Amino acid sequence: MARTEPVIGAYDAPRVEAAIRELLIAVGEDPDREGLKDTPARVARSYAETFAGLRQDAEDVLTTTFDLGHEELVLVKDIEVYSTCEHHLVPFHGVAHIGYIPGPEGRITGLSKLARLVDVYARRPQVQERLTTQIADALVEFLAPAGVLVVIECEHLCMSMRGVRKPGSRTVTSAVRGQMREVATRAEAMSLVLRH
Ligand SMILES: Nc1nc2c(ncn2[C@@H]2O[C@H](COP(=O)(O)OP(=O)(O)OP(=O)(O)O)[C@@H](O)[C@H]2O)c(=O)[nH]1
Ligand SMILES: [Zn+2]
Repeated sequence: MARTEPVIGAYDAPRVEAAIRELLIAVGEDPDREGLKDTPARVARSYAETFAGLRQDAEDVLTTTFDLGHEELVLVKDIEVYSTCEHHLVPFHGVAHIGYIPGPEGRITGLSKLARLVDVYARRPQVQERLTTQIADALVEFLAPAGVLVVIECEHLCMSMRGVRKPGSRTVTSAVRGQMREVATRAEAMSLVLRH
């Protein structure tokens, strides 16, 4: 396979396909057997979606914002998260809870846009901590809110199916900005997040 400098952000499907074929050979498989012959092309199509966030940013989804004069907590719970652990390239999945308090000069966004924002950052090679802070920082930048709380709870398949093999353990990360740092506000938001 020809080696060239990486082009950050570009998606090179033929190169993914060639790399997957090579990977199959490297793990001891026959990439030409019936069940695998279409796999490199299939994985190339699949990775285009799995890593689509590399070619998107918050600006692409936080387009619809309104000025409603609402200055109380807005909390969207249990937004499904599917991401890929950047250490092992296996999935981690779970839920995100996103809360924000619109600021006096701030804007609110369509609720679906919060879920779209999660995907922008989840569809990349990631670690859960960075996913959490990127979502919080994007909301601060685009909505100028008084406060933001992002809590993510995920199971990492790199800890379940291999390695330490502890299925069922969940990792919880949070990022807190602005007024949401105040102890009472944060405690109230957390109690709403954790109530099932
Ligand atoms: N902080 C953090 N760690 C992660 C995340 N995803 C995976 N990891 C950890 O990344 C670490 C990588 O450790 P290494 O020792 O380099 O890799 P390894 O030998 O495969 O480690 P084991 O998973 O323990 O077998 C592991 O402890 C993983 O559990 C994440 O989102 N955040
Ligand atoms: Zn991992």
